[in-house]
Amino acid sequence: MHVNGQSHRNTLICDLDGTLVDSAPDLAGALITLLAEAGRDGLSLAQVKSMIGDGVAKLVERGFTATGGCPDSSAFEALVTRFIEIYNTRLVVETRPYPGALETLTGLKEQGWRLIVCTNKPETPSREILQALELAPLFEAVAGGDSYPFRKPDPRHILTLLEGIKASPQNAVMFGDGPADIGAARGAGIPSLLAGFGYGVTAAEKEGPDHRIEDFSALPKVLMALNASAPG
Ligand SMILES: O=C(O)COP(=O)(O)O
Ligand SMILES: [Mg+2]
Repeated sequence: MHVNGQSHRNTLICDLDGTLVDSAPDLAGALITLLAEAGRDGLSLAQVKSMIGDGVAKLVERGFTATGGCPDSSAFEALVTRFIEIYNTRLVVETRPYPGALETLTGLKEQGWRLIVCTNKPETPSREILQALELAPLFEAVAGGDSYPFRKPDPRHILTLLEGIKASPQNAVMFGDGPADIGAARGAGIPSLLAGFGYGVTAAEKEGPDHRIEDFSALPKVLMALNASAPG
C-alpha cells in the first residue's frame, strides 16, 4: 500500500522486555535466586537490566560470567532449566506494563494498526505475561526467542513473524529497547523506533535507530510522522 509515494505503515512490531513491560525486577529476582543457589554473589537491578535482551540463556550466562565465571555445557544447560523453573513462579509478581502502554496501543489498534510481539524471551512465558497483564487481546501474533530457529538480531525473526500474519515489511515499524531490535529492523529493511525508557538503550543507540521516544504518549505522533508525506 502506498500513500503519497511512500509505503503506508500499519503494522507495529513490539519488543516485550523493556518495551511493553518493565520485567527487570522479576528477571532479576529469578537470576539472583539462581545465583544464590549456586553460592554466587547477587547483582543489582541495574546490572541485570544491562544483561536483558538476548534471551534467557544469555541472561544466565551473563549473570554467571559477572559473578565468577560461567560453567560450560551440561552444567550450564541445567542452570538455564532451573532459571526458567524459578522465573515461571514469578512472571508477573512485579512485572507491569509501562505507563500508558495499554491505553496507547488500544488507541493505535482502533486507528487500524496491526500489533504483534517479537521477543527473545521464550514464547510461553511471553504469552502468559501478556495474558496476565491484559495486553494479550491487543496482539495478532507473538513470536518468542524459541519460536523459530533464529532470533533477533537475525532479521528473519521479524520477517517470519510478518509472513505469518501476511503483512509486508514495507508496512511495518519495529519498536524496541535493545540493540537486537534495532539491528533486526535494519536487517529487515524496516524503520526502527527506540524505547528510550528500556534496558538496552545505550547499546541500541549505537545501532542507529530511526527514532526514539521517552514514553508511550509520544508513540502515536512518531508513527503519524512516519506516514506523513516526505517534504518536496
Ligand atoms: O528475554 C530477553 O532477554 C528479552 O527479550 P526482549 O527484550 O526481546 O523482549
Ligand atoms: Mg527488550
